[in-house]
Amino acid sequence: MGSKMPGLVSLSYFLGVPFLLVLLGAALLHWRQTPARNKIPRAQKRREKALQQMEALAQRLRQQEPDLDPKPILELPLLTLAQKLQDEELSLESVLCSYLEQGHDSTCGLAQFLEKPAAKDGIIVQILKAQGAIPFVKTNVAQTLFSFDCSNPIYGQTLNPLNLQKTSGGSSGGEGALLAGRGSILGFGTDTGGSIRIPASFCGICGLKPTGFRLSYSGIASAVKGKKSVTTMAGPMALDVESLVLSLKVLLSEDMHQLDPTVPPIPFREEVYFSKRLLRIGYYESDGFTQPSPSMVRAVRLTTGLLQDAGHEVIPFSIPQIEYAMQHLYKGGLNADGGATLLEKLEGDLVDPCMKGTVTLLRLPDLLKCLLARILKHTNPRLSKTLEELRGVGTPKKLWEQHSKVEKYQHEFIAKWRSLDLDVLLAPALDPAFYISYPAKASESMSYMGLYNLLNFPVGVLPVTRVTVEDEKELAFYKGYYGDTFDKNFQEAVRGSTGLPVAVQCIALPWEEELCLRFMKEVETLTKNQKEPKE
Ligand SMILES: CCCCCCCCCCCCCCCCCC(=O)NCCO
Repeated sequence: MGSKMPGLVSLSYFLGVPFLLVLLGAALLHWRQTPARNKIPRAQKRREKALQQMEALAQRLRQQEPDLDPKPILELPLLTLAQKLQDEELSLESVLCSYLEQGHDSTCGLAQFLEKPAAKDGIIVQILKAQGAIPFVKTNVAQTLFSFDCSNPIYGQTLNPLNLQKTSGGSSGGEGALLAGRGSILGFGTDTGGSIRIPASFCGICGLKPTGFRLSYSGIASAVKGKKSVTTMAGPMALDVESLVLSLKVLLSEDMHQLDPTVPPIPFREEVYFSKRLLRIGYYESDGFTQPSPSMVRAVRLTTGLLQDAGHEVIPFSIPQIEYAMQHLYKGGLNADGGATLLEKLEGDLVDPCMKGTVTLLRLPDLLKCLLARILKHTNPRLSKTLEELRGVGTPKKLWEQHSKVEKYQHEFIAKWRSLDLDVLLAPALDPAFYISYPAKASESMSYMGLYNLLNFPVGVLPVTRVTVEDEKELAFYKGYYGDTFDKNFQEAVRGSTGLPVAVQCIALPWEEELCLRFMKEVETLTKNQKEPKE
C-alpha cells in the first residue's frame, strides 16, 4: 500500500485529480456491472467440493458399517418409516428438500441468485424441521423455473434415472430424479405449469399440486413474482400416495397458520380422506389442444375401467374452450408483463438451451413480435398466437380485464363440473418422458398440466402403467391436432419410451386436497393390483 500511494500522488500531479476521479468511477462502474455469470465457476467449484465431501462421508460410513444396506430403508413408504422411527426400530437421518434454507442459496438456476444465502428457513422448511425432518440436499431445477426441462448453466442438465437419454422433467426435475433413484423419500417442488407433476410423471413417482395458498409460499425463491392469473403452488413429491398424505397432514398443522396467517386454518380432514363413499368421476382422454400420446390414452382407459369395476361411476367430460384457456388466459397471464421480469433476472447470465426459444421471442422488439404474429397467422397459428401473448397485456386496466376473464373461465368450468354432479376428474398426465432438450421444442403439450394452474384446482399425479411396444407402434401414426412443428416435436420427444412410466392426473375442486388424495389412493390401490403390462 505504502509503495502505491506515492505513485497515485505523482499520477494525480501529471493527470489531475478530475481524471483520476473519472478513472476511479469507471473502475467502480465496471465492478458493479460484472456480469452475474462470473459467479457460475465459483458455484460449480462449491458443488464439486460438496460432492467430494459427500463421497468421503459415504466412504467413512461404508468402513464403519460394512454390513449396512440402505436399500430396504429407502424403499419403505414414508408412513412405515415414520412408524419405525417412532418405535425406535430405526434411527435414521435423512429426508428432503429444495426451498429456502438458512445459509444456502436458492438459485432458480440463475446466476443473479448465487451467493445470496437465505437469512432464515422458509415456512415449509421450518415446519418440517420442527416435526423431525432433516433436509439433506438441494436439488436441480430449470433456469428461471419457466420450463418443464431441468437444466441451467450453473449445474447442467438433470437426466432421467430410468432412461439417461430422457429428461427428468421440470422444473423440479432434481427432486423427481432423486426420488426415482431412491435417493430420498420426500421432496418438494413448485408448480406453475406442471413443475411438480411433470417430473413426477416422467420419473414414475407421485406428486401433489395443492390449491394455491393452502400451503404457505413464504420463503420460496422465485424468478417471477406477482403474477396473479396463473397460480404457482408449493407441493410434495414422494414414492407413494400415503407419503404425500403424511407430509400434508404434518404441514397443515396449527403452526402453518400461526407462522403465515395468509394461509387458511384448515387442518387435514381425515374424514374426507378415509371416506369409502363411491365417487362420480368425470374423465377425458384428450384435452382437445394436444393430441395425447397413445400411452396417455391407454392409462386413462385402464384407470376408468378399474374404477368402474370397483363400483364408481365414470362420466365423460370435455374441457371448455381449451384453446382460449391455454393460449390467451394461461400464456397471456404468465407473460402479462411482456416477459420484463423474467428477462431482468437473466441479465448478465448465460441463457440455458431450455430457455433459449422463449427468451429469443421475448427479446424481440414489440413491433417485430406483432409483425411476425401476423405473418405466421395462417402457417403456424399456435406460434402466431404465442407471439401475440408474449407482447404482454399493456395497461393495468387490461391486466384487470385479464384477471376477470380468468375468474369467469374458472366459474364456467366449475358450472360444467357441477352440472354433471362430479366429485373428481381423471385426466391424462403429460408423458412419457421427453428426450433431452425437447420440452422447449414441444412446449404446447404442457396444456394438460397448465390448465389446473389457471383454474387453481388441486391435482395429484401418480403412475398407473408403463409404455408398451404397442403404444410405440401406435405413436408412428401420431399427427397432432395442428400438424405444426410443436406436434411433430411432441411425437419425437416421447419416442423410444418402452417400459417408462405413464401417469394419470386426479383432480378435485379448490380446497379439496383430501378428496384429491383419497381419489389418488383409490387409483393407486386398483392399479397396483394390476398385472404389469406386456412390453
Ligand atoms: C420456437 C419455440 C417457441 C417457444 C415459445 C414458448 C413461449 C411460452 C410458452 C409457455 C410455456 C410455459 C412453460 C411453463 C412451465 C412452467 C413450469 C413450472 O411449473 N414451473 C414452476 C415454477 O414455479
